[in-house]
Amino acid sequence: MQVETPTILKKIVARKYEEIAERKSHTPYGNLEVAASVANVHNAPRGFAQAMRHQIAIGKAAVIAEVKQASPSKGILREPFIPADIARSYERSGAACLSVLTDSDFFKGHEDFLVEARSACKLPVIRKDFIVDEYQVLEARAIGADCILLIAACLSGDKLRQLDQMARDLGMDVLVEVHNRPELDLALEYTETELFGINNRDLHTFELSLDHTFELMGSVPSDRLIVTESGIHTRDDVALMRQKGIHAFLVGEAFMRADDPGEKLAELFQS
Ligand SMILES: O=P(O)(O)OC[C@@H](O)[C@@H](O)c1c[nH]c2ccccc12
Repeated sequence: MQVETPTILKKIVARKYEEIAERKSHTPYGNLEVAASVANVHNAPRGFAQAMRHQIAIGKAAVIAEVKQASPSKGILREPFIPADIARSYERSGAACLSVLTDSDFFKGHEDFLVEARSACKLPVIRKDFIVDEYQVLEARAIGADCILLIAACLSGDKLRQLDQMARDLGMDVLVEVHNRPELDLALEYTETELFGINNRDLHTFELSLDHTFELMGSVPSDRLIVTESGIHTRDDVALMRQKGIHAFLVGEAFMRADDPGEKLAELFQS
């Protein structure tokens, strides 16, 4: 008998369902609804997609700069880790938006990191987590997120549609992430968001190749904004992407390992 080894993505998602159940028993949905509507007054969405479009319209790369302490493939990336300082550093160097990991078990993230980073700057922020339930979408808005990530590899078509719609009803943008052709087709059929992330890293195996972006980009309709995600480390990586017509980037590790994350951003992206 063959025993199937769970991939890292399957492990994360299985744990995520447990975590959501624990959270639901702790904070009822109704309380979160109140928190989300309060957030719409005090922390109104900052316009994530709009900030990306703006950078590109003025001829610059739109960089989503990530605030990530650790990852399951690389371990600890940064110590000490001070989200507010990192956010300010990114803002000074011209990042379009921030991405903050909130998953604690695999990425050592936390909701507080998003709150701290967002309140230290004026940039729009995406909640980077494994979102599989409406509860997490509401939670995202309640903590002030301006955008959420939806990973096609862990969602059915119906769920994608439901979560995409719900986020946009709450005033947030959605970055839908795909890694291969079937996921791309699913995302195109079931979401209406303009932000399409092509992850160069396979979340089942961690294998990484920038060719994923080049292979899939031709199948993304031209009214969508393609964001190349993961594995961008050098000015040459950036130049190659821009030559091929990719102007939006999500970068984490290269910045997190630098003494000054914003300086590294400027080094990679200043023309
Ligand atoms: O650190 P990198 O290789 O620059 O990658 C950033 C980002 O793309 C990566 O953190 C990421 C992309 N999609 C995700 C989904 C979940 C967790 C993390 C991710």
